[in-house]
Amino acid sequence: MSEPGLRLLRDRVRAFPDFPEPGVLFRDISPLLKDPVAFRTLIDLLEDHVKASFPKIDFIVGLDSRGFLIGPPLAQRLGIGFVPVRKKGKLPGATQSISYSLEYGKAELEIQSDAVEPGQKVVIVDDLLATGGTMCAACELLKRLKAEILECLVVIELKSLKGSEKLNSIPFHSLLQYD
Ligand SMILES: O=P(O)(O)OC[C@H]1O[C@H](OP(=O)(O)OP(=O)(O)O)[C@H](O)[C@@H]1O
Ligand SMILES: Nc1ncnc2[nH]cnc12
Repeated sequence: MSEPGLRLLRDRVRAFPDFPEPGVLFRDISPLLKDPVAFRTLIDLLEDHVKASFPKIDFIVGLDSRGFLIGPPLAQRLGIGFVPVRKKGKLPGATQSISYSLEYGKAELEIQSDAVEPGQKVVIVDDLLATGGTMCAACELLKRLKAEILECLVVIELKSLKGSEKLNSIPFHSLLQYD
């Protein structure tokens, strides 16, 4: 993987102490999204990783809402579709839903029941893995639809929160790691 590319991405992530609540060091990707070279580099690196790892993927699944900034451009590069997993009450029709906890609160995620057919292969994408609560909940939704989860893929992993351990045997990959 391209070290200068990863360095550029790291340079474009800011840290804000005590946001959105005391004790949380918030990793903000806004400068990365604002810089077209860095944003393109991000999608290049994700594309390279996914193409090298998986010969066939049916869908990129993205998590509400920052996963929606990264998943669709990646899906377009790969020439495949994008499936949203949304916060509660946003998706019409039959849905599967699940409650979960994240680093700073609780929420509920939903997927449309017909979003993925049994056996279809998906990669789940988000900006960041902290406690892993959000990603774990998304995996549970995809498992209920009998999708094959090839990998959970994030830009940033907060290692000290050990979120990847929650994913058990599901493959996981992050581009940038922070303590
Ligand atoms: O690993 P966890 O502890 O579950 O935390 C990670 C999640 O937290 C953030 O989302 P948030 O719910 O803040 O929503 P947003 O993307 O709409 O800001 C982030 O984008 C991840 O989805
Ligand atoms: N520390 C953090 N920074 C940014 N997004 C997050 N989501 C959960 N924890 C986070």
